[in-house]
Amino acid sequence: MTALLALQDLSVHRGSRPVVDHVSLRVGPGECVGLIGPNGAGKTSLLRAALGLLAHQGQSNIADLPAHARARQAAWMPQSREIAWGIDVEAVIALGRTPWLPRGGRLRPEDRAAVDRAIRRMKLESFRHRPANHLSGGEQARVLIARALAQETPLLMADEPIAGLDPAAQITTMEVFGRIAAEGKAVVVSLHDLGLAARHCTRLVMLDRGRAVADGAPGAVLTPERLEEVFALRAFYSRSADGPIFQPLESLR
Ligand SMILES: Nc1ncnc2c1ncn2[C@@H]1O[C@H](COP(=O)(O)OP(=O)(O)OP(=O)(O)O)[C@@H](O)[C@H]1O
Repeated sequence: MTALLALQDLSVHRGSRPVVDHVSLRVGPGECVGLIGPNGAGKTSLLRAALGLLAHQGQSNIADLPAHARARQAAWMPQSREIAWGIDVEAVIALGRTPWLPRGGRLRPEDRAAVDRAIRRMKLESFRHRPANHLSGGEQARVLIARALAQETPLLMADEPIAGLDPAAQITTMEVFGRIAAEGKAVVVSLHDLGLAARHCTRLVMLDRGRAVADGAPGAVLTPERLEEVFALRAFYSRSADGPIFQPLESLR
């Protein structure tokens, strides 16, 4: 498999403690990978180390690239999503084109087309000319997802991108991720909503105390035993004509 993300024995230490512990992972075109795990499992640390934003041991093909090449290979949506500046939504999204712009930094027709595609995908047409800092938290999150989409990189990595979105926007966003994966790109996204992860990801990687303890199709990863052991959770999981249905039922903590 041609890997768009290739991690080999990636570890991150906080003090003497490993918070990412020898994780190896290859993600190829067509995959939408959900990174799941309880609070503190190491999801953010893994994503940031993979991108070269956090000191680590082991190998990441993205972290190894020079900064300019990295920005053309991987788009990143971090967990923090406040937009502080009163510039138009369209201008924020156009920042995603920065790695592709020629010297001088002017948007070319192909850059404007990429911005338009991202705006359409995230259904932001009516927000286009509004100051981004006047939008609600969930609306700002959608703008930042659109900025990452406008980058049109082979790999998209996002840290809890659907947190704080309303249910319809969560589904729209997961469908967008599924579609861009189906177009031959790769998506790696950390998620707390296991139901949406089960429905929309082609593959789940479960982290527990920094270690990847399961990796595979959602139905094979979300077993009752692992949910109990890793998430301290009892849940209902079933396949239906509408796809997999997952509902957390009881905390076992
Ligand atoms: N700056 C820091 N200094 C020390 N420890 C940290 C720091 N940032 C994170 N950690 C620790 O690293 C571990 C992994 O944190 P990380 O943010 O990667 O987890 P996560 O799976 O993304 O959690 P969440 O679901 O809560 O966002 C946690 O135990 C956390 O306390």
